Amino acid sequence: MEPTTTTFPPPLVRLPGSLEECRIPTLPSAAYYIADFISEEEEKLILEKVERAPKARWRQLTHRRLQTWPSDLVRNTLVDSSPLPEWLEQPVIPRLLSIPLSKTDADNIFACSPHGRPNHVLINEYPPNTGIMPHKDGGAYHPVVCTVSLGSSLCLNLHKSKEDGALDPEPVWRILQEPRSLLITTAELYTDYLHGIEPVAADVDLSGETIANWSLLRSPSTYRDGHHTRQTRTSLTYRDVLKVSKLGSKLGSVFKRP
Ligand SMILES: O=C(O)CCC(=O)C(=O)O
Ligand SMILES: [Fe+2]
Repeated sequence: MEPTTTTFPPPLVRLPGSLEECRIPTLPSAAYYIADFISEEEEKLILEKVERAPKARWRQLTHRRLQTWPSDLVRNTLVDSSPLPEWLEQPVIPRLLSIPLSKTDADNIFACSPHGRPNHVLINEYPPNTGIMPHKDGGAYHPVVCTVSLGSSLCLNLHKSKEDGALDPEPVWRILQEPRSLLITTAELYTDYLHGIEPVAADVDLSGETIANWSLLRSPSTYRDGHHTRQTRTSLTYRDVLKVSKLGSKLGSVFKRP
């Protein structure tokens, strides 16, 4: 008889039974990291949609460009209450809402947010050597931030404000976000800390001692030598905007991008 060889395909999507299983252990309350949140095929499809969006959808900043869906915020208000396009809805949102908080709490992470789900997506594109200054996301959103990373890994840095309110330039923690991963930050991490991305060509000094989510990475062996050269990384940031214009899609159409 022929010997049978069994080959296992790499896992496509691996969701935890609950968020507490993927809580980043050393961080204050609370951040969660899911390495295999979307598949390579889903990643490819989303990146194609991002790339093919009409030119007017892109806002070009000095080093980075971004898209907002369904629209920009005007005075902290979402001016267009149209639904998100299908490619931002599926598969991310149902998957996100399907994960219970813990073994004993069946609520999902948006159970207490005003709309019970994210209603806004910001897409940021970071070629190598680009980043985002340390900042807080402010009062426009419910304090739950869900970031899907596509295309390349990079480090998100968390900073404390000093006593006098000035930024401490040395990050207190670093989170490595692999492509296809989901990072959720909430609560104290949202309100009390700043987050930013250094504008560098490579992330260095990567190890179990320096990276808060090292134990949750898909492939820590990729970073064995402590060095990762960046390629373009695109992020999708899902949030619930607290205020939505009552005029909904009517006013929205004035501000709406194509
Ligand atoms: O791209 C990221 O991961 C962070 C983006 C961000 O912090 C923001 O747009 O407020
Ligand atoms: Fe931010």
